[in-house]
Amino acid sequence: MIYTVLITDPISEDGIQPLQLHPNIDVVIRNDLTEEELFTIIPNIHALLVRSQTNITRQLIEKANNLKIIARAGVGVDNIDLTAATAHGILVVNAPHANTNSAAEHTIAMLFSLARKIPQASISLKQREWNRKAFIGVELKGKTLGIIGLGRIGAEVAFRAIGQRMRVMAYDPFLTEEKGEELGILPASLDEVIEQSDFITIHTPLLENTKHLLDARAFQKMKTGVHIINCARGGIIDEHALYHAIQTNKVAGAALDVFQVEPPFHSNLLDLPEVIATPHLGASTVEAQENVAVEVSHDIIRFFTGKVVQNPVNVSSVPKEAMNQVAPYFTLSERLGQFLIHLADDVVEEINLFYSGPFTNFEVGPLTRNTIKGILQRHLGEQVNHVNALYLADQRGIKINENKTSSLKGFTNLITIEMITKQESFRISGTLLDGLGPRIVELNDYQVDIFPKGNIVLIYHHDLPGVIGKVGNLLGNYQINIATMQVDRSNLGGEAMMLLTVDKPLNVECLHTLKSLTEIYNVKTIQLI
Ligand SMILES: NC(=O)c1ccc[n+]([C@@H]2O[C@H](COP(=O)([O-])OP(=O)(O)OC[C@H]3O[C@@H](n4cnc5c(N)ncnc54)[C@H](O)[C@@H]3O)[C@@H](O)[C@H]2O)c1
Ligand SMILES: O=C(O)CC[C@@H](O)C(=O)O
Repeated sequence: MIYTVLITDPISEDGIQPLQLHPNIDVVIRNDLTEEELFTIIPNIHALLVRSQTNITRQLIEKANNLKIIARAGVGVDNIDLTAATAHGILVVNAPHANTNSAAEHTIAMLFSLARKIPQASISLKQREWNRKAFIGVELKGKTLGIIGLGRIGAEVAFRAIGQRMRVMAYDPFLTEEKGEELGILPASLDEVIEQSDFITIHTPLLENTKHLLDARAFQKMKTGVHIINCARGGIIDEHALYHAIQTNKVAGAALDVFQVEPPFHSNLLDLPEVIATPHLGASTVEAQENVAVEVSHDIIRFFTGKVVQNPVNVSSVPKEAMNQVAPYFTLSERLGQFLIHLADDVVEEINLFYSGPFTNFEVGPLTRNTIKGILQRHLGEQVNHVNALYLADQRGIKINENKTSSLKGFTNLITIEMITKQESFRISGTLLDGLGPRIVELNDYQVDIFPKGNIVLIYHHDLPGVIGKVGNLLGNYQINIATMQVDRSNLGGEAMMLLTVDKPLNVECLHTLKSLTEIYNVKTIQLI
């Protein structure tokens, strides 16, 4: 059989040599395809190799009758509809490490360019101006660099900035004191990074919870004269808010490699002299392009020759014999993890999993991986899957202990997960109820019965008359319908917990008002998809 691999974005020719030399692979390079042409030829394609320009939508995937694998020559898979790919049984692979160095170097280039206004000075001189006063810069030495997202690229940037004798602080939900110490940086909260930095650089993925992470409110809190760098993803910064912050001299300069819409030809940020910009060049080096192309080419070959791929993004691997017994608990275990991570306000250090019931006669590892995936995905996004979840947790210093116990509490099978953070610990139990599906049955020693899906509001309050009515009225005022409500208390008049499922998420104002009620001392909102 000959497999056709279609390449739709500019890619290193040297990097795809392994594909071109393979006897069973036919490589078609078409960087010039219109969307219509791509839709016409996609039914005959077995593998698609892309960078970030090609949008692989659900509609395209639905037409791709023979497509078996999508390879992303780079890190971010946000141009690929992963859910649609998974639903159609199409494997997605990427090259998560191959362009780290180049992206970090580009960030450092941006840092220097901002500090010394090199692009602006260069443009001015080429216009035959000799204007030395206009381009007085600042030194990096002694300044604070705030890194938001200390993953692969963030850590490399930190390492280089320390070399420039900068003080480096970072916020990452998985950054421990020990890791900070090892890297020679200061772990901090998001607010501390925002408030104390002279330069702020972003290195998170674009996710639900990182969208507009730097918004008007964040800019307001920053030091006047701060510099901003984004070589991660457009959309993490609210571009309107950034424009305003530059216009009002809050932000002295911004270096942008990525934009909410690319190319950003309509963005007014490009009109500002304080903004320096590159057209998504973070990974555009000979080395990175060759590395990413080689890495994904080998994974395509591995896939078509029946070998295990190295960088899967959306696959799961479950031993056959465990499938029948444990597979029904997959969704439950992932949702328990998703639920728990919404409760954490600080760094997760340890996760203990307790399994009881007949399913413990089988391998429960797939359930553990699913739970960890649920926990990590909130901050790491779609890169986390069953295959790499434990590895990614281990990389972040999170200890994981799997236990089989006999504490069934009347259920057929029971999963209990304990998540320990630096300051607190949380515990959740879930089971499958005959005919009713997954249920959360215990939360931090409170007995509950909740279907783990949709919008959930967890309210910690004092056990006083009238609280339930106040909450109901308040949500009603915001047109939020309560689908279910459960209340439990530690003792009469003591601490109590209210768990609501609601038909739509609470907006910021509603949440704020809820938190300000005197009887309430904490509120968490949880969205389970
Ligand atoms: N400009 C380019 O050409 C280019 C090249 C490579 C990668 N990238 C992008 O750079 C980004 C980082 O890539 P990476 O390989 O370092 O990824 P990574 O997964 O190794 O690191 C991302 C880090 O962000 C952290 N994070 C998630 N949510 C956060 C939040 N709300 N606040 C703070 N930290 C949070 C995660 O815990 C993780 O440690 C990605 O968006 C990637 O797509 C851009
Ligand atoms: O393909 C590119 O050049 C972009 C790569 C980069 O954004 C990534 O996420 O790896």
